[in-house]
Amino acid sequence: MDSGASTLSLSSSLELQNPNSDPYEGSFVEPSFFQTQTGVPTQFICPKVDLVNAHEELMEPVVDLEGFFRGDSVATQQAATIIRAACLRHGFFQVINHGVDSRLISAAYDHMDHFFNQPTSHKLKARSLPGNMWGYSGAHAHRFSTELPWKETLSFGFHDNSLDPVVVDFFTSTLGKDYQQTGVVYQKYCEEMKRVSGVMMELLAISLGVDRLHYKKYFEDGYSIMRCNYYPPCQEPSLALGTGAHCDPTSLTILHQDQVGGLQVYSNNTWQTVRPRHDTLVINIGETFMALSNGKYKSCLHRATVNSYKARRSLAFFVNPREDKVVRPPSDLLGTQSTRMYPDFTWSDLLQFTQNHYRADDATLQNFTKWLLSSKSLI
Ligand SMILES: C=C1C[C@]23C[C@H]1CC[C@H]2[C@]1(C)CCC[C@@](C)(C(=O)O)[C@H]1[C@@H]3C(=O)O
Ligand SMILES: O=C(O)CCC(=O)C(=O)O
Ligand SMILES: [Fe+2]
Repeated sequence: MDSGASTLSLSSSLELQNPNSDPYEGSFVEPSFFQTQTGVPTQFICPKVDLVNAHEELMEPVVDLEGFFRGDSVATQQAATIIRAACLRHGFFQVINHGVDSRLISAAYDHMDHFFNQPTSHKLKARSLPGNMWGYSGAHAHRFSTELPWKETLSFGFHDNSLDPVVVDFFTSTLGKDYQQTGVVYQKYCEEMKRVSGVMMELLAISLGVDRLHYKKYFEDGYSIMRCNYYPPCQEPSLALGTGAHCDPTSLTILHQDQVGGLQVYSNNTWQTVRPRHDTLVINIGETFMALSNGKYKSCLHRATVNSYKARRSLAFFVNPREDKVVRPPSDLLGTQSTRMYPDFTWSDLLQFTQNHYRADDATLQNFTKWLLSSKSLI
């Protein structure tokens, strides 16, 4: 942790292990722990969690993309109108008829099951090393020491370049040639997510009344993050969370959840559950897009609960701009009203903040901008 830069007292500061040591050496949670435990160890307990009042189901129209793909301008405008209302309210909506082959989604889950059901020693071949977000993590125990998430994750990067199959390379280089097919499946899955993200960027631009291609072009050369989330059953699900309450620091998240259920969105001052639908992609606004919309669109506060009977899986694709691009709202959005809600920053700055100084929560952007301004004033 760069202590020189973290002069602020942050509400949710990172409790990092020594970044120079083996991330799993001496860490109190062995990833195999999920399969053997009968209770919830204190490191996982979320004391302030209110899981009781979260039975309400989020009711909202689902956005049908069929008309957009047909080039129907009325249907496209209707989709943009629904998206605008949802993003102003809570930064969350769902889409159907997105064109992603259901067999590809099933294959992504099958390969995920295969990996997470391997012995710990095998999964650790792909373990996430300090300062690097790619790889396998068991409860993020190598990074944090309290309110650990009841999950295992596998994360890797993606950029659009057919000459450079980064995802296939990630799998074969960390886990060996046996993972070639897994790499091919996830390479294709990420390409599809990138395609859907382009559609979303067009619809978001229309909904904000800016140049239709502005955001699509802005994100074209970005480096996205793909994460497979695996939530093992938990004997006391009221004590722990799969993923704690947070807003994604990234720009836009495209998530597919399996049929088990557990995703909740904070809306109308209450936690509301998002009923799983296998043909639906869940889209949420992240902190970086909130800044790109000059604070108009809300970044979505959400979390994932766990249950005692069945493992849950989700596939999250986080869209980002190229790391060095300046995050600034388009001029046609600012118009004559030039009051900026956030200072200029780069995705690289915000990513570094969440990886080295601050555990992403519901106030990441707010604390990041304070940190940015105070570190600039030190120069
Ligand atoms: C840039 C990122 C940080 C996190 C992974 C990506 C996008 C979402 C962030 C995260 C999921 C928000 C909740 C906390 C977190 C630690 C997690 O539970 O996984 C976050 C990710 C992270 O820092 O690894
Ligand atoms: O698993 C889910 O449904 C949500 C996961 C999530 O919020 C995340 O990975 O950022
Ligand atoms: Fe999230």
